[in-house]
Amino acid sequence: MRTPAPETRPVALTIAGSDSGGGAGIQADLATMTAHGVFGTSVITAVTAQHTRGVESSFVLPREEVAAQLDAVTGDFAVGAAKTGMLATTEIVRLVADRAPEFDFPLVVDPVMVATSGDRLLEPEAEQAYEDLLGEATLATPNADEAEVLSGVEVVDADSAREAGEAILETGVDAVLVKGGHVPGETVRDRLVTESGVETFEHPRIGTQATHGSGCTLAAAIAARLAGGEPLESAVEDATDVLARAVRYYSDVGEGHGAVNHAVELRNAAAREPTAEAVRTVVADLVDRDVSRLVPEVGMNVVGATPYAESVAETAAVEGRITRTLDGVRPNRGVQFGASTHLAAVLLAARESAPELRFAVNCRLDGAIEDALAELDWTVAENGLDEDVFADSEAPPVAVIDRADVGQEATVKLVAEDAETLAERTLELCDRLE
Ligand SMILES: Cc1ncc(COP(=O)(O)O)c(N)n1
Repeated sequence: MRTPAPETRPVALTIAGSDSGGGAGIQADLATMTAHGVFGTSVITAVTAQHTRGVESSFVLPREEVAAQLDAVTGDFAVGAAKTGMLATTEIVRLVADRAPEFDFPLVVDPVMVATSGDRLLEPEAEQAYEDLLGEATLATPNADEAEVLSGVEVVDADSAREAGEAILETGVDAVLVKGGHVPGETVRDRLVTESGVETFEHPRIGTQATHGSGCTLAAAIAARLAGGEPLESAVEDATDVLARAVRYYSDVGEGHGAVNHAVELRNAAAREPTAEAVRTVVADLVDRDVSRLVPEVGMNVVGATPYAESVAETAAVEGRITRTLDGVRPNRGVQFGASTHLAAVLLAARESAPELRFAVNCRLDGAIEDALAELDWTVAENGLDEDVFADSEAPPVAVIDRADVGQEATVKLVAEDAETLAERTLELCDRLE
């Protein structure tokens, strides 16, 4: 017999409805908890027949069955934090409110009332019952509409969000995160209101309607982080960052708008090593072929972004760049994340409009190279001439010329969706020069 090697992880609990479509509810919560490295447990309040287009029907479980699940979980597991989602009825809101004083762990209340699709998930009478539950909670996470129902303050901007948050604090909840997703504007501002003040977390709005499951995922991410021992403010801030990425790289499933990507951080972490390895392969190809002719005075680099990269720290490149030697070219050190700043910034900027681009290399620019570029059947753009050369993401350019300022070296950057294509194109350009 082999010796088992068990691991102990923090335990989180979700008290919510089942979404057969997998984007929201219990399914979103458990996926998010798993992606955060915590063990997820659940108390199901209602079973919805749901997909990416809306809710077909909903069956609320008997109060006793909800209570039995709650007893089963809290009576056995060392729950580190819990969150509530769809509570469906006054009866269930009251049940959780009655049990909450016994909870020796933080409780996040997402006061789910209406789904993104417009379908009601809470009987209207139950809105009042939320007051008692909030009084027992650590954090409430209402969107603008829910904050208005709970506070009577219409949330239309950052000031009214703070006002609504302050009014909700009067229920006795420790903190209120008034979410900004439903407030129009290019920047989404989530405001965390506590007795000691207001903190604002900002993210650029993403041009998608695939936000199904966003509220569930955010509250579950906060609960998972609290279960892991993270303090409230940083748990909230980090969870809003996770959600921004989960929305940008949403799961394109179903015939509706899709759902948020619950596992995006996990996938991003898993993509790091293959990305670094792909950069190493390109570098090896460039060394084998001896691309000296293409190496700029400042040195050459090859950069690879994970499919979800948003920062330089999520791009891999050669530390110390690739430089010419007497008999060829050589990478100065190994491939590391965060090793490129300039080329990584160019790639990240391109990814704003063309997120499918993942690899780039910078090459020398001189007359012969420009002639070779013209001979190749590539779309070549010039930085500084067009507004955003990547804005037409139907056909993003293959090469971008940077004429550079006085005292700086002009270069051409090649970009590609995958490492093989980048290597092929770089070698093709090199071949043309002979
Ligand atoms: C079971 C269940 N719980 C919560 C939501 C809200 O999620 P969303 O507003 O993103 O549709 C939902 N649609 N279904």
